[in-house]
Amino acid sequence: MYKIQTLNNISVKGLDRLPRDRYEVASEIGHPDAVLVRSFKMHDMVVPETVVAIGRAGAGVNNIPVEAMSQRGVAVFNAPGANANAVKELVLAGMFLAARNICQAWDYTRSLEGDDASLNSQVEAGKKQFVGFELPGRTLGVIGLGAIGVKVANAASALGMNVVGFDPGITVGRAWELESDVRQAHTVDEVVGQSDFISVHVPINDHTRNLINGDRLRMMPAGGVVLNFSRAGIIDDEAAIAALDEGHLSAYVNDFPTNLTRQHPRCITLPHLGASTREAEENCAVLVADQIRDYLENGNVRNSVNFPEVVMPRGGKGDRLSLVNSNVPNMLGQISTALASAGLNIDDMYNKSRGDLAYTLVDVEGEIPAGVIEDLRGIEGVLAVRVIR
Ligand SMILES: NC(=O)c1ccc[n+]([C@@H]2O[C@H](COP(=O)([O-])OP(=O)(O)OC[C@H]3O[C@@H](n4cnc5c(N)ncnc54)[C@H](O)[C@@H]3O)[C@@H](O)[C@H]2O)c1
Ligand SMILES: O=C(O)[C@H](O)COP(=O)(O)O
Repeated sequence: MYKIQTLNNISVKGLDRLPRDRYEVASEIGHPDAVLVRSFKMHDMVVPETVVAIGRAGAGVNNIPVEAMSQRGVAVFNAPGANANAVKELVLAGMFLAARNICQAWDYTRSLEGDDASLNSQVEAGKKQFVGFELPGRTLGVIGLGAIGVKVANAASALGMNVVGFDPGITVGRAWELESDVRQAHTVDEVVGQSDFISVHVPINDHTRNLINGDRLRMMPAGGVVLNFSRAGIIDDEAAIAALDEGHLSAYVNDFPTNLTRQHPRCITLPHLGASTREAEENCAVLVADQIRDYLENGNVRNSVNFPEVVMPRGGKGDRLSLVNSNVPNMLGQISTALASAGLNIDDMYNKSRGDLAYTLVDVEGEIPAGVIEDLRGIEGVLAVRVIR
């Protein structure tokens, strides 16, 4: 029986991928083999020693101590692209809310008092405060052209906007998905200098913290709108509020409210709603549950953020060895020597590295004795060993 600990609510559709006769799933469970999580901050918890895999039912993994898990040989998976459409739709909604002053106008309507005739005259007198502008012909700058950024760029292009994108690490696949009229920028400054709207779609890390700061906000044309549906800290909140107060920015839309932003009249903050649709929650949970199951039952690695992609079909009738080690010379030699010393013949083998880590699957003829597993664990540089029967 595999044991799975859930640290957030995970869609039932995803949990249904883990058959009850082989998986026990609970928020509190002793000796879990794997963890399923959404935004729960795992940095503050002690991850049980029994955990071999963590599945993030979403995109961002900044709530997971990925580096520490790598050093323990724990695989971390996410669900790339599975919530991208949900975020794209909310970004589009944010652009419309800002361009048409919808939040302020709605507040105004709700504040009115009187009978319907009086309301009508207040509506007609008051609406001029909320005159907005239209999107065609305006320029959107998209920073980060991954699963979400590409969808946002293409949707804006379909609305008649000029779109300029920046992503020095764009993959060939994402570049193929982009509409041909999305222009490429070579620097962030080039994007902000020409964009009426800026939307960031990058992970939070040391390169992206305060990516949009006061200097860059000042480079934007006056009346600009900035949107942050990625992570708190990518846009400097204080600088954005200052730019709103100076009248240089017209709106700041973001998914990560703080006490500084949430009451500001030109700041539209939402409670981290980007991925909160039924569809996205199901897509993420299903994808990540399938990946965790394949890792536990077959050792296969798909969509990991710290392990190399390793998928080896199950053909052999004997044990499968799953081994995580530091990416240093002579590991494979030592692994095969340990197996050969027990007279085990290797049926199939797959070894791949990623950065400082390497991952190996070995199918052997017969059963791997407990002593050999201990020998393998004793090899310097071996981080984790599992036998899958
Ligand atoms: N608000 C929400 O609910 C919500 C939902 C999903 C994702 N997110 C956030 O959005 C982020 C992006 O998600 P995604 O699915 O598009 O991820 P992704 O990995 O598909 O795309 C990220 C892109 O950013 C690019 N990038 C990285 N650093 C960059 C930099 N300094 N400048 C320009 N580009 C850079 C990468 O090359 C990559 O193409 C996630 O990391 C997460 O933090 C938020
Ligand atoms: O990175 C993500 O996928 C989002 O921030 C979604 O977070 P959530 O799963 O807590 O909604």
